[in-house]
Formats: sequence, structure tokens, C-alpha cells
Amino acid sequence: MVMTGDKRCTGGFVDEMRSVAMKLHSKDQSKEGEKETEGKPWRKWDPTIDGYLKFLVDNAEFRNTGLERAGNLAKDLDWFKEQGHEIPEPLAPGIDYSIYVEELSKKDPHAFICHFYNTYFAHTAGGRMIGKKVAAKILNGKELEFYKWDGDLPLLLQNVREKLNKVAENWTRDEKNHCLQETEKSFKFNGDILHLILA
Ligand code: HEM
Repeated sequence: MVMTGDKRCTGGFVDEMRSVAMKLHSKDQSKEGEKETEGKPWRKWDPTIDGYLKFLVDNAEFRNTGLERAGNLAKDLDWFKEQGHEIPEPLAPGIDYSIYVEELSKKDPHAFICHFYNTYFAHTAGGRMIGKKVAAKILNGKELEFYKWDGDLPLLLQNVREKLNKVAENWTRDEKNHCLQETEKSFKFNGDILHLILA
């Protein structure tokens, strides 16, 4: 097992999911990314408070997991309310995605696991970088609860990686491939939610 900070290689199926996910990043997002950058490189984004609130509200729609964000998001939204901002209703990107993953959770567990992995791990990786950057640009550096986890994050992630690897040990190669093929959809849905930050 190779350990490199909190992006540890586990030697299991998570390595395969990570490898597909990293290739789907643009070159400006990660040095492991292989896609050309579309639109403005994310470091040059001009986020708005209204857009950021839309993004946060739409993320609050995910309810099925272990690295849950909903409780922390609720605290952040309360904070914005106290600051005098109006909290928007969830929009199509978050609603559509929550309906889609809920369906998958019942009908297609292999594909569901792909969304589980990509969404929750993305928040701990690029998500934290985005959180810092957006906070510096429009929130006077305020650190949102969305980017805080109870306990030691690397350890939490490692536990989830081990669980995911264990589940996938019982999968056939076809089931694993079906899961990996879902990565593109996960990037599409999560990318649409992410872009609300600029709305
Ligand atoms: C502006 C948008 C994004 C940026 C800047 C970004 C950046 C990054 C970076 C730098 C890493 C590597 C972290 C590390 O190994 O230290 C990473 C990992 C990752 N990203 Fe993204 N990313 C973005 C969007 C996304 C999206 C839309 C998804 C899919 C839902 C995603 C899923 C992942 C996953 C699964 C990992 C692996 C995490 C791990 O190894 O624990 N990312 N991202």
C-alpha cells in the first residue's frame, strides 16, 4: 500500500475509480487531469454570493451517505440567513441529480457506488480548494461548515475506501466496468451543480 497524504492508494477498486475520475479533470483542475479546460479556469472564476447559495442548497439534496454534508450545510445556510441573504429554492441541477441517484440506489447499486465515491471524495479534494478560493474572493475568508468533517478526514476517507474496496471484491469484472463507466455522468451532474457558484 502506497501512502501519499490523504490520497492514499489502497490497491483495490477505489484506485480504479480514482484513476477514471482523475482523467476526467481538466488540466487546470488537477495536474493529473487530461481534459482541455472549457470556459474560465476555475481559479479565475468570479463567484457570486447568490450563485454560491444556489450551489450550497443544491448540494443539501444528497441524503443517502456516510460522509454526509447535509447537517453542516444546514448550519452554513443559517449563517447566510443571519447575514441577511435570502436562501434560494433547490434548482434543477440538484433536484435532477437527487432523483437520479435515488433511482440508482434502488435499481443499480454498482452505478450508485460510482456517484457515492465521486461526489463525497470530490468535496474532500477539489471541493476544499474551491471552498478556500471562493471564501477568499467573496466571504472575507470565512470557512464554511461544508468543508469541515467530524474527526480526522484522512482516516475517515481511508475507512470509506476500505469499505468500498470490500464491497467491490464481490463484484464481477462486468459490474466493476459498469460502475467505472458511470464516472462521466457523475462529472456531468456534479459539474452542473458546481457551476451554480457562478450563477
Ligand atoms: C473546479 C472543479 C474541480 C477541481 C479544481 C478539482 C480538483 C481536484 C484535485 C486537485 C484533485 C486531487 C487531489 C489530491 O489527490 O490531492 C481532485 C481529486 C478528485 N476529484 Fe476533483 N476537482 C474538480 C471537480 C471534480 C468533479 C466535478 C468531480 C466528480 C464528481 C471530482 C472528483 C474527484 C475525485 C473522485 C477525486 C479523487 C479524490 C481522492 O483521491 O480521494 N472532481 N480534484
